[in-house]
Amino acid sequence: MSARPEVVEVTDASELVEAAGRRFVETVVAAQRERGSASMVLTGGSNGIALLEWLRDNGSDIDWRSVDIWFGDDRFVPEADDERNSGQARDALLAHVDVDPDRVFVMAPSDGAFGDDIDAAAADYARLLAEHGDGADSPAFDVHLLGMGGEGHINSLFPHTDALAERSATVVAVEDSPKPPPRRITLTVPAVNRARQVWFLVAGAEKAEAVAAGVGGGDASAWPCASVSGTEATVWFVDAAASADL
Ligand SMILES: O=C1O[C@H](COP(=O)(O)O)[C@@H](O)[C@H](O)[C@H]1O
Repeated sequence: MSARPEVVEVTDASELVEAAGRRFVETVVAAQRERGSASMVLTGGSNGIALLEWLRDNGSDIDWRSVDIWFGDDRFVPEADDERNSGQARDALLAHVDVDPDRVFVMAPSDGAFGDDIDAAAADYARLLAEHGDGADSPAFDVHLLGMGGEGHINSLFPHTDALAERSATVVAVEDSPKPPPRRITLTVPAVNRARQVWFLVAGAEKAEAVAAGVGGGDASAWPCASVSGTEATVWFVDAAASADL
């Protein structure tokens, strides 16, 4: 676990996206220089997708062919549903840069290879993570991006749920997400905590209490954001409104 989280405080959501975007490019370029490739976990949500749009226009220093793209969670709905995080990521970035399709790891939709069997779809993503884990059950991602809800949820890990409490599986199915749509697949706390760096992208006054709990190490079963950290760094990109309680 990394020590104290770093807090990058900016004025508003657009500055937040730019600050995280610049750091994203630097981190991928450095990883590619050191290890030949980079491994990034994308997130959905307003800032997560805005960051991808920023990278579409400003990410030309990245060798996109040498990036593994993972997803922290996705909605178990049909492939064409607008709610899919992976579909939003494709439209915002992945369809516009030279990624290797074999290195983009998407969670199965409800009309995909496993049909409506959400447990089989979650198990398949766990298998993929383990295949790329270099002997561990998931990769040591360079960066795991996270959005966050006002109640502190990250990925599809909500307060006081079995998915949040999971400490063995790297991926689980969620059947009753309090935020719609109810059926989701998500990386768990141990999988997130394999990341070298965990970055939170959070804007808005309604998230200030959760930011304070996450940065200050609040009760992890009540505040999912407080249960994860990077092995090398944990970075909170927050706007002025979200950081008001720090
Ligand atoms: O449900 C989800 O929400 C979070 C945060 O979304 P935001 O729009 O409030 O930033 C997101 O990070 C997560 O991936 C998603 O499935």
